[in-house]
Parts: sequence; structure tokens; C-alpha cells
Amino acid sequence: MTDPRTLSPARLPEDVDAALRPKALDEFVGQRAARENLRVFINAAKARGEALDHVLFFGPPGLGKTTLAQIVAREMGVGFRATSGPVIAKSGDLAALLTNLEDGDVLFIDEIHRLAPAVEEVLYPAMEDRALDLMIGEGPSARSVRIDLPRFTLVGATTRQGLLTTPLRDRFGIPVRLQFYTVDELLRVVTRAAGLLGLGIAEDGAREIARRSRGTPRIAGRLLRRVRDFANVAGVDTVDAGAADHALNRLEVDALGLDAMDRRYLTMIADIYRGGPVGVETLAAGLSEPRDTIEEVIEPYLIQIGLVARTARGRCLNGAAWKHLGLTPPSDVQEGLFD
Ligand SMILES: Nc1ncnc2c1ncn2[C@@H]1O[C@H](COP(=O)(O)OP(=O)(O)OP(=O)(O)O)[C@@H](O)[C@H]1O
Ligand SMILES: [Mg+2]
Repeated sequence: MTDPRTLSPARLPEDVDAALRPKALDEFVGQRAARENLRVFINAAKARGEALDHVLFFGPPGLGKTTLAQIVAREMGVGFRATSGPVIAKSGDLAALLTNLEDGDVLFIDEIHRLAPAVEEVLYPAMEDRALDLMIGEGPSARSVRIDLPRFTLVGATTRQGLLTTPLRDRFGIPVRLQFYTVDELLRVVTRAAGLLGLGIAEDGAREIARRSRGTPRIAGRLLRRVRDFANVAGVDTVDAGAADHALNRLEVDALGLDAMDRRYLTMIADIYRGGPVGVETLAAGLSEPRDTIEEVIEPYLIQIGLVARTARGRCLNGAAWKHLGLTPPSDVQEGLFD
């Protein structure tokens, strides 16, 4: 997904994330339930000398799916191979990947909802029976041979769990949903990252960045880097709330952490559709953004903080959104809001 916003939770082409990635489960902030469960499953698998069951991480971009996949391999003490759904064009490519795994390896498939159906079918026996069914020859003499695979753990990641086929979803023994982070959790993410970047930051400065990071560690990391730029240029050596606020305002990140794109989305529903309901396709056309970007990147957080509701008839603004925009809902809508 390409997304030009600096503040987008989507990945940028260059992997600026790598330096800040936690390397162990203990360093990983937040997602407590997921972390504790993973710890149990990893310890149990290790004690039995088995490969970990297949794991699926799902949730909005930038919450730590790739990071956790790498941590799983590291904690298991096994190798890590990474690929992504759209990159595996043919079933033969996946077969080659699978047969080259070492015993116990983690095979990470990012964007697993984008696997081609023919490729996905190769995964079923691989995940279930650790075997590969290959067709040899053509026509009447064709026969299928079964090749045993090394023990391995498939770790899948997706922002769109709903797009996974049922047979694929059912083959993951450990499905893990990642949640948006709380401000206190992001405060720890920011403080840790500042330490790694060698930036002095006061607690109120870190909290200001945490509050405005849309519940997303990737955004927290990115905002922190930009705040550091402003601080460096201004000759500030410890970032406090004032310095953070100044930088974030310059970046057009508002008090709720919404950026210009989020506000364009909200304003469109307010001004043109009188608060909705309006269909996502209509919004996509109006904003000139792909529908996927709207559903995967923009909406999850706006829904989470209660500004927008997704209804059967389309998207609607809640009272809080009108308030945040500083607008008054049309009077008939206003009555409806407080029913
Ligand atoms: N719990 C965490 N603690 C500290 N940093 C984190 C945490 N989770 C994620 N990060 C940081 O956030 C950035 C993005 O994380 P990651 O790449 O794992 O997200 P993702 O869920 O895979 O996103 P995408 O859906 O775009 O692939 C990384 O720089 C990582 O270091
Ligand atoms: Mg990722």
C-alpha cells in the first residue's frame, strides 16, 4: 500500500522501523494478553521439543505484527524466513520456499490475505500434515507424489482478517488480534525509542507524543523522529510538552492525533453528506483514495475513538466528531444524535 502521509500507520518504502523494533518478548510493550499467551505457547512448545503451532497476527497497520513474528522466531531459537502474499506468484514458488526451510524455522507470510488461491491450496497440506502434494507428469500418466516437509511454524500477518478464506483461517492454531495501544503504553514506546535515538525527552513531552499517535507505535516512532528534527534545529536538548506540541502542530497533527487526511475524511462526511450515512465507495471517490486505504488505514482509529460509526447503510459521524471539527450538525441530525 502506498500512502504519502508522514503520519500514516502504513509502511514507508524505506524501513525506518527496523532500528526501533523490540527484539524480545520482554521488550515488547503492551498487548499484554497476546504477549502472555504467546509466552506460554512458546515455552510449552520448547519444553516438548516441538515447533510452535501456526500463528496468525491480525489488526490495523503499525501495531507490531511483523515485530512479533520476528520475536516468535527469536524466542523459539529458530530461523526466520519472510515473504509476503502478493510476492508468491506461483504454487511452485511457495513449494520452493517450504522445501528450503530448516527444521523448526518460522516462515513469515505478510499480507497473507493476498495469496493467490492456487498458492493457498499448497499451504493447506503443508500446514496440516507438513507435506507437499506435487503433480508429476500430465494427462493419464499424471500422478501425485507427497513430499514430507521439515517441521516449521507458519506465521501469517494481515490487516484484513475478514478477507482470509475459512480453510486458511482454521489452520492457524494461535490467532492473535492486536489492539490499539493506550496512551500509557505508547508513553513507554516513545521513552524507549527516545533512548535508542539518543534524544532527551521529559515525561510530559513523551506523553504529548503518545497522546497524538493514534494508538499506533509506528506513528509514535515516526512522530518522535520529526519532533527530534524540530528540537535539533531549535537547539533544544530535552523535549518537553511545549516543544512536542510545537512540532506536532507544525506537522498538522491535532489534539486527537488526527492529521489532514483524517480531517478531510470527517469534513467530507459532515459538509457534503450532512453527517452520513454515506457509503465507503462514495467517500473513496470523493477523497481520491483507494477504498482499502480508507478501510484499513483511516477508519479503524476513527471508529475506535468513537468519531465515526460503521452502519449497514454507510458511515455516520458521531456527536464527538462534529464537536472535534468545531461544527454544528444540521438541526434534524442534531435531534437524531441525542435520541
Ligand atoms: N509493542 C511495541 N513496542 C515498541 N515498539 C513497537 C511495538 N510494536 C510495534 N513497534 C514499532 O512500531 C513499528 C511498526 O511495527 P510493525 O512493523 O511490527 O507493525 P505491523 O503491524 O507489522 O505493520 P504492517 O501492518 O504495516 O505490516 C516498528 O518500528 C516497531 O519497532
Ligand atoms: Mg508488518
